[in-house]
Amino acid sequence: MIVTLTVNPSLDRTIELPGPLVRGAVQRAAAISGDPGGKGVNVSRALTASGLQSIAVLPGGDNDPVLSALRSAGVSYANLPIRSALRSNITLTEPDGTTTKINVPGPALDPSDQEALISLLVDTCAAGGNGIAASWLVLAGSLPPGASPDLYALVAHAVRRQFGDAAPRIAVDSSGPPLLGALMHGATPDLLKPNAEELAEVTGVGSEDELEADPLLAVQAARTLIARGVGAVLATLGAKGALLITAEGAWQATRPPVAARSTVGAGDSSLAGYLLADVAGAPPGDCLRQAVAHGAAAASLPGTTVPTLAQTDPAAVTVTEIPLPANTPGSATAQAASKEEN
Ligand SMILES: O=P(O)(O)OC[C@@]1(O)O[C@H](CO)[C@@H](O)[C@@H]1O
Repeated sequence: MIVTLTVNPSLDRTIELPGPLVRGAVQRAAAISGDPGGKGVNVSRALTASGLQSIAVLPGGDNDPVLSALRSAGVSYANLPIRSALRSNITLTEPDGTTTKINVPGPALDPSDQEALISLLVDTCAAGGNGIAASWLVLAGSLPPGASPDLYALVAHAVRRQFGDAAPRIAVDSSGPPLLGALMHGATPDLLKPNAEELAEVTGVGSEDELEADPLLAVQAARTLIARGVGAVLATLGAKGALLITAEGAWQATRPPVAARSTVGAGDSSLAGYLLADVAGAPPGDCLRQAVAHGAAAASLPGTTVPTLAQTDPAAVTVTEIPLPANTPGSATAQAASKEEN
């Protein structure tokens, strides 16, 4: 069972335009669709679509459209009722695949809501679905106004304090202050899922363009996180595919380009693909392969539609191991050597 936390969920409205977007004009849409969204919610939807039990933890009143949409989609959730309505985010898609997205801030969360959300999350990890404890906890997306930027670190500590060695592994997918905050107070997620921009931001190594152009530099950046105690880094590099970096090795995955209909939520499906493979016991390279296959399948579907496992094509993904110099910071050899030195 995998629990996700989405502190700032949204109703994702996707408007498909019949032609290019014209700024300042009145245009008629070809179609409009809506999905319950927010990064953790999307991960739960993708896991559920592939038959893995997942519970989405989120704020929101029982009658909020996001909660109603989750019920209609058959996705399990645990919600903390709050006074304000959740946000709606808007996506405009053009026939050539260009996507324009506008995300709004979301309703404020006060300190007591935040405390209550952490308690709800801990309870859900313990026995959310039929008494089954969570194997992974996914902390994903932005934080709404009022939430402390270190909320993900506070959650990680609360969960690890409660469950000790039996704590679920923790994956973080965020950006900006919440991503930096997830590493505060000595917190060490088991998995971080940055894109090139976020990887540059959180490590201070290179720029988005440099990391996208040079996977070896991206590996070097990710290694600095491994050296700080992060378990694994799943980095998406746009056209250069994706990387997985652990203390044991580094892998790169590429695949032929897909005709993208909407890339919104493709990263969330990638994370779901990784987790599906991981809980099935796959080795790291195959977890990365499934991540890329899931992301590509999601991009070929409209709006924030999530693919099922059967709609993905892992055989189309090429995975290669990247050899690492023995003294690379964060490598298993370097960590063993530093332990001996201590
Ligand atoms: O504003 P955030 O929390 O960073 O991102 C929210 C969001 O863009 O992320 C998902 C796609 O990854 C969408 O479902 C949702 O609208």
